[in-house]
Amino acid sequence: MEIRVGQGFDVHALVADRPLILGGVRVPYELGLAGHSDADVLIHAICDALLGAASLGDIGKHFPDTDPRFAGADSRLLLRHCASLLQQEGYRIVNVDSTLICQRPKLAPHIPQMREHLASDLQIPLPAVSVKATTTEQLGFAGRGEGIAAQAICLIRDV
Ligand SMILES: Nc1ccn([C@@H]2O[C@H](COP(=O)(O)O)[C@@H](O)[C@H]2O)c(=O)n1
Ligand SMILES: C[C@@]1(CO)OP(=O)(O)OP(=O)(O)OC[C@H]1O
Repeated sequence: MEIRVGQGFDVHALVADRPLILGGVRVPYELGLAGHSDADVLIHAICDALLGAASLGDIGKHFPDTDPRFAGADSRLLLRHCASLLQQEGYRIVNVDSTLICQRPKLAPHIPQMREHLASDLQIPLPAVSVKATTTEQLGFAGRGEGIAAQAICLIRDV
């Protein structure tokens, strides 16, 4: 049996007049994340972890931010595509763990729904998907509320 790990990291800036979408959940907040797609920083980090685990490159390779097809794209579609690429390569996803690095807003109430979305898109059981949140104690860009970062790690194995 072959098992492989992958890790992903992403950052998007918080700006006015954009929705805040994390893990496919629209989180009520006065600012949202800037990006070519819906800027779902959590899903982008998970996509990179999955692609990295299978040595398939990164999210920018598969979904270039110069491609108008991805303008405003629902990142859940990108995540499902990454999961299907791994399946085609003969891998199955064992588990995903992730952390949102975000000073505001409070994300804990929204994490159960994020996990539901991710488990559904990855077609893995809910207990195999973990989402956590942390502030940076007001330090750095995240602490100043200028942006949100996410990191993710996954384990995959051959079918
Ligand atoms: N945006 C956030 C950040 C954190 N949480 C939750 O609060 C707990 C404490 O965070 P610290 O950064 O002070 O360690 C953390 O464990 C999260 O459960 C949150 O909901 N939203
Ligand atoms: C998702 C893509 C594609 O629309 O755009 P963004 O939403 O800007 O996200 P990013 O994490 O900067 O990079 C991946 C991009 O190719």
